[in-house]
Amino acid sequence: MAKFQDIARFYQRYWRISVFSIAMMSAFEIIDLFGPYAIGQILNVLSKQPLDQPMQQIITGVANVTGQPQGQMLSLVVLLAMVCIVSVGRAPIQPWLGPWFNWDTAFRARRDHAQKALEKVLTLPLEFYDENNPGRIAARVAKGISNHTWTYPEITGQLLPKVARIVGIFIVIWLIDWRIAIVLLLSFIGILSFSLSGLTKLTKQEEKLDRYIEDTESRNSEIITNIKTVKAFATEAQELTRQRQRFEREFKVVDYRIHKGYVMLGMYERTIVQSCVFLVLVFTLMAAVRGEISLGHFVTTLTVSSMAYAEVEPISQLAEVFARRYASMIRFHEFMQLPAGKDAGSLVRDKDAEPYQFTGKVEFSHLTFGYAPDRPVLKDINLLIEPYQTVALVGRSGSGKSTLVKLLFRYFEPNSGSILMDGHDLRRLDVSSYRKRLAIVHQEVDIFNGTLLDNLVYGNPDASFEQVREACRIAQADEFIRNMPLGYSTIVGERGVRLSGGQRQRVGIARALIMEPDVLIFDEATSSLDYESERSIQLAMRAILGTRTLIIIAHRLSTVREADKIVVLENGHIVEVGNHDELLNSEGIYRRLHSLQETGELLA
Ligand SMILES: Nc1ncnc2c1ncn2[C@@H]1O[C@H](COP(=O)(O)OP(=O)(O)OP(=O)(O)O)[C@@H](O)[C@H]1O
Repeated sequence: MAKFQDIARFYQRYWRISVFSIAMMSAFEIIDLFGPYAIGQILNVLSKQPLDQPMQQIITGVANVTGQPQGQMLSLVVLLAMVCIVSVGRAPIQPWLGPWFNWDTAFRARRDHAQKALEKVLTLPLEFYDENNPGRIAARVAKGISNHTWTYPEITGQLLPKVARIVGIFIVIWLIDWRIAIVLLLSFIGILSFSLSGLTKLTKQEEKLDRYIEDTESRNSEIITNIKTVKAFATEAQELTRQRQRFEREFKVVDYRIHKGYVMLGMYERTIVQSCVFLVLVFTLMAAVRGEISLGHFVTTLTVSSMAYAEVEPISQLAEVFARRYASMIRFHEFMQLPAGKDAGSLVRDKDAEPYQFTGKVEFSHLTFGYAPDRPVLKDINLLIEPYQTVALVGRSGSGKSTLVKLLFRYFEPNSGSILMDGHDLRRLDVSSYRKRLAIVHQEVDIFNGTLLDNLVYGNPDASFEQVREACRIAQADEFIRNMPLGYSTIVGERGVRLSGGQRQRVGIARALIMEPDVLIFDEATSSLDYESERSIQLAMRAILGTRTLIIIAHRLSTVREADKIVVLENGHIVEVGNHDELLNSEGIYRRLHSLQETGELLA
């Protein structure tokens, strides 16, 4: 559970510079008070009342040094000179000691935490991405980081220095008349505790609003991602109605609860502040009438106390903005505190580490696994895959074929049993170096925005162009790539040429081959392709047979005839193992599936 301290820790690395800039800004806020003080003293000079002792001593010192006679003129000149130094003199320095450091720190913290957030994204377990959609995650990270960035300069450059100014004012008034200072102190304690309790209640509403907004934005992002389905099913009106209800729900919370709450809070604050200003006027006037304070002190007290009360509104506005952002900042920290997945790869490339090299012998030994421990998806799997063998995994949808491959990639850990690569338990291998020896061609091949070449060498940037060409030739991709407008330099993906399903698949195969993996896995998806593309991909696969260990998740049995071993999964169990001919002769599930596909009937 994230806490307020986590927000402060966001800037921890820069605490020295923070303390320095806060101290400087606070000092400038306090120095500002010299203005009204000097005006009070000037009034005393003009009305021939005595000056405060320290002021008088300074003027006497100046008179002694310059040899000028002490009098009204010299006093006024000294006071004006002091006002000039603290107002004009500090003007060119202040922006460099305050605003520069405030924003510089905010930007540095933003850079650091954007990197940390990406590290988190890269190391969270795969389950997290099954449960949370990209829009929700991206919105949470972006909003959290930007709110931290805007908040820092407001707190260090405005809120804290303003509080320091109020403390300074309190001391000045205390020196003039302690009773008026007590009135000021009590009124401030009252106003601040009232505001704080109001803001705490509103923060709860802000949290609720933040959750609502996350839900809405997450659905918006789903609509954008799945826009083809939305249009095809003609559900635009339905989506709009659903989102409209959410917008209405957000509006009710933000307008009737939050906004109204802030306005009410502001109303009470303003009324209390004005009553206090009036009270201080009455007290100060009474003290002046009774002759307890000079005319100059009367003016100084009134001016600085008004300055103090004038800070209440900006301070509460800053607190309000902070409260509005608080929920999203806390949610960002909750995200950052999620535990990294056990499957997380290394984020630093160890150039000196000896890369792994396997023969490609894979052994599943008494492997049991379930996404929920009490519902096993794979049960007591025992399977030996020899180096360079081609093994096809077949079985009904949901029988556990993809799960077996996910375990081979170590995205999940087995509940019991183990997976051995060349006799090494996967759990004892470095996950990143191990995965570099595997490659997979998914049903949906992801294409990144960039050139075809960038996409092809994604897993092995050191590959030579000749290697790339060779892989593309095997994957039947070289020809269509060379026919593209700029060949291998054609931009594809988000802002480039779109690839057809078959072309993507072939790029995916070439990309996997360029990795020179010891084990290559096809999550075969030729069923969605036209005959010609399917044929090219089958040719590509045939060219790879026997060059390395090959595991094919087969949806169409026509592609697995040539496999050395066909493994039939049913409800998480291995029910048959053999080659095509053996399994056809054995009256089992494979034979049934095969004859259903041969006759074109649907699977039961
Ligand atoms: N991330 C997940 N969380 C929970 N259950 C899951 C998850 N992924 C898959 N399952 C469940 O595990 C079982 C096996 O799924 P798996 O994807 O391995 O089957 P499959 O044989 O590859 O199916 P298909 O041929 O349709 O791709 C299914 O019952 C599925 O609902």
